[in-house]
Amino acid sequence: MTLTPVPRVAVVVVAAGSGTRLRGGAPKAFVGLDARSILHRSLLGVFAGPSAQVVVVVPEGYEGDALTDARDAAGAAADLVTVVTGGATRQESVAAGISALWADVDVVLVHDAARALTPPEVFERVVAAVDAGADAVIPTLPVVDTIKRVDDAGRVVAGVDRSELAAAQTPQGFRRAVLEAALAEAAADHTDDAAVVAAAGHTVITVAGDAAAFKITTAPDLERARAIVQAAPEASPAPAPAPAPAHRAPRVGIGTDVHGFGGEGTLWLAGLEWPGEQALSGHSDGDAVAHAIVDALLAAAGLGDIGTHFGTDRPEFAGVHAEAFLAHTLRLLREAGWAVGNVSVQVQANRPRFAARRVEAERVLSAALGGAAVSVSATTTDGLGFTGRSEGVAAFATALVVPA
Ligand SMILES: Nc1ccn([C@@H]2O[C@H](COP(=O)(O)OP(=O)(O)OP(=O)(O)O)[C@@H](O)[C@H]2O)c(=O)n1
Ligand SMILES: C[C@](O)(CO)[C@H](O)COP(=O)(O)O
Repeated sequence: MTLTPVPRVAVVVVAAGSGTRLRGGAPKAFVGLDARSILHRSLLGVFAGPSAQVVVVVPEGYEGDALTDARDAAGAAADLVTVVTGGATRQESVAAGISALWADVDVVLVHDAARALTPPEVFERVVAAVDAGADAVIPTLPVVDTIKRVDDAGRVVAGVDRSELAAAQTPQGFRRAVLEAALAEAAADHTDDAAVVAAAGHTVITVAGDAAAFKITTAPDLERARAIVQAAPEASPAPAPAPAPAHRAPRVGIGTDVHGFGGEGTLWLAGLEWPGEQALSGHSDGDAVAHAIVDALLAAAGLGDIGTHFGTDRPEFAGVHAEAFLAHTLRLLREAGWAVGNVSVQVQANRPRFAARRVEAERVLSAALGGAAVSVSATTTDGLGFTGRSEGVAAFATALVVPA
């Protein structure tokens, strides 16, 4: 079996904006462009570029739609897609996307879904410039209009020398460590990522942008994009070829885990922190729900169990939370040619009470598994057994994996 090499480039596609200037009746990325959404079209361009992990950042409630679009656009590369929920500002959405990067990624491109017609060559130019040693690279176009500085009353105050100006586009590319550190220390909200790293003291260089990479911001922009797509559908980037027919059947797996109360700090369970609740003890954070899921997935894929890959002899997993466990498990599955179908997990515990946070837990666990469906249920045991005596928590998971 030929395995897709693990990419060292990631593209974070920010698509969580509301599109107030477009007024398209839906968040901008989910407005129709041709038969599909603006996001779908953007992702066709992304997948036609260099091989990369693709993290799609979307508004809360649109994760499922985004996953459908992304899987369709990705074709055979569907296992490279992760969908996460964005934030109130573009910068927060970028930070949410960065938090989902795989460990091997060292070059990060941040791309606006709204720049739906960006040619793959722009992605290639940006990656090449980062590979050549730049900390930060942005595509730009020269400013063609005469530019004036005006006051609040609309009076011209001064002319501006346009030869000093450039219009910034996306994808903007960075060494991962540079962008992560700059976002972590950012004191202000910026409209692009280059400004975030420049504020942290880094040099940003430019490569040639492309007129086709214009941002769909207003209704006339959308009309222009629709006209371009309609006039030249054959110019559409081709999606990756469909995967070869699978010769392996889907497989199910089962996993259980138990942790006793008595750990230090706050409780972590099902990928969530539970302030005020007693912590579970364990080598990591004692998250029995996440560990049961890991066991179920590894069993389904025939890859052993949690002890095979996350034993107590692995110091890097001491104290880490569900996302790290699940992301690493996803990698192991992917490298073995499997994708996650779905996961169902039941937690048995008197506390914490899951009802109010069940959906939140499902969302966090699903995001950590690249958007795969995760169902969480919770029950008590009528006072029987160790969970009934509130001595600890048990979790039982089943998982379906399918050939990637
Ligand atoms: N909280 C936000 C805001 C913006 N974006 C993304 O950032 C890109 C550029 O932003 P912009 O064009 O300003 O999009 P919107 O914020 O959606 O538009 P508007 O400012 O008109 O509301 C878009 O792809 C948008 O989806 C995002 O992911 N999260
Ligand atoms: C990132 C960007 O697309 C670069 O031109 C831009 O800054 C997005 O934000 P804006 O507020 O729509 O300019």
